[in-house]
Amino acid sequence: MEVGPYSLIKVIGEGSFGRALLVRCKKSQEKYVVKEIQLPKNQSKLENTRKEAVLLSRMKHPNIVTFREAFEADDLLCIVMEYCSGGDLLGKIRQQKAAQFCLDDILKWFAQMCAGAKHIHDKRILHRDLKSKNIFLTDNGTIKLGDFGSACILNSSKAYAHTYVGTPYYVAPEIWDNKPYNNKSDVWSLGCVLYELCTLRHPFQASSWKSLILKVCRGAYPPLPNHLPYELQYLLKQMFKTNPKDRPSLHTIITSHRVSRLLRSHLPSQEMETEQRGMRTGRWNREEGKKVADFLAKKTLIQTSTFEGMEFSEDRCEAKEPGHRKQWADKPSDTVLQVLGSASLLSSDSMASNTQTPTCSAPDNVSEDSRQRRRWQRDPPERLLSLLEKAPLSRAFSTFLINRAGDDPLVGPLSQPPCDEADGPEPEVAVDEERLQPRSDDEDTDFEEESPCDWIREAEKMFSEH
Ligand SMILES: Nc1ncnc2c1ncn2[C@@H]1O[C@H](COP(=O)(O)OP(=O)(O)OP(=O)(O)O)[C@@H](O)[C@H]1O
Repeated sequence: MEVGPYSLIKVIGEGSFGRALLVRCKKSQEKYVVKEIQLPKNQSKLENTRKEAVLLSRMKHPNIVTFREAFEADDLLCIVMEYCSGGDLLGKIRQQKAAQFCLDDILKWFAQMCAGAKHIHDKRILHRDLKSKNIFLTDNGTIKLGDFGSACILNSSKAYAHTYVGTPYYVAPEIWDNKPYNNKSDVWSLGCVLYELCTLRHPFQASSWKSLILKVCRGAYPPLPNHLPYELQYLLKQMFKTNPKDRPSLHTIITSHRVSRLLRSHLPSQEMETEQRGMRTGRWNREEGKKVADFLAKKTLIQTSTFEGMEFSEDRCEAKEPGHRKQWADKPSDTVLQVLGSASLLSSDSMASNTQTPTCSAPDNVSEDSRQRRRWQRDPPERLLSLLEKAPLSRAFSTFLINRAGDDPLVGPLSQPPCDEADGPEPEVAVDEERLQPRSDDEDTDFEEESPCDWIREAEKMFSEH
């Protein structure tokens, strides 16, 4: 069978977004993977989807699956990408049976996945489905992140009858809390993968939805075995902080975290340069500390809206208050001065050594947010549980979509029957190149998805319609 200028070798899988095909280029005889994504029927939304797909596909990094080309065949967008013959990390973990990975492999793989994910975050793009099944190995053992952007493509057009949720075993507590996805939610998911590499088990094992959600929302996981370095144990504790703001960013993990020292030799060269800059400030002497304090004294935190405008006018996606991104402005900050005044200037990651336990022990003046989470220590909301009861727990390792059309509202493959004729001109798409420009290294801020959807409300609506 022909797939554009490729011949089909086999269908290698069917994920939530469509089929993945292993193909061979007729000209070069090289193997590639083609991902089929259903295009929206609504013409006016088509352009958005193409734009988003091409934009996302153009990202280049040694630890991201390389994009080759995209073409359309009937109502399918076919994205042709590098074939990672080493398979995915989940397969690798399963092959191990009981034999643990050596520390060097764990650090090497983890460093590379952080580098790939940091590259995406630097461009203000969220992966939203990081899991060992979406992380691949090449034949020379290099890590490649795959499947990023599917969520953006899906959400880029309201013409799709789906709302994206994520893979339950890997989603961060804020997603269960129906809060917007943010860069630290990706950090949580990478924490799950790191834990899997260290123990060959998932950190949040459960026999019911309730137990899974409770464990995730408490950040309660069995400790790593003692033979692993303290830095990994410490890192995981931070990656599994229930409040996303307390989790380190990927930039911090790579440049100035206690674990950075262990990751250093495994990073691709471009990350090494950044990391070395970070390491130079890793241990401040008094003089450097004073310089930083003087610099920070001239700045203060202001909040700016990340929203340029809400695209979703239908009530299926509720417009929320604009997300906020923190930026430094030119005014003295009392908070910063106070923090610096009482901080030891020995280590730049001393701020991160928050020793709060993951279970909630909030003081009396806690915010509405954390009180909400405290209630979750006892029970996840009935509303959420009754929703999930309709899906078997065994599916919690798959990507969840809320599917408007199908009988099963929680998962629904988007794929269509195969199509033999796969020609057609390459779509001409104007790409917003500016969006791909990386931000500066020192802009280590949090950011959220731009059009958050109330997925719980969505699913409820669909159940009530069925
Ligand atoms: N670039 C690639 N190189 C090698 N194998 C790949 C590549 N991309 C995907 N695969 C494999 O193809 C199969 C299907 O992948 P796909 O991403 O479509 O869905 P999935 O990961 O199985 O499910 P989900 O939608 O829940 O993430 C998986 O076994 C995956 O390992």
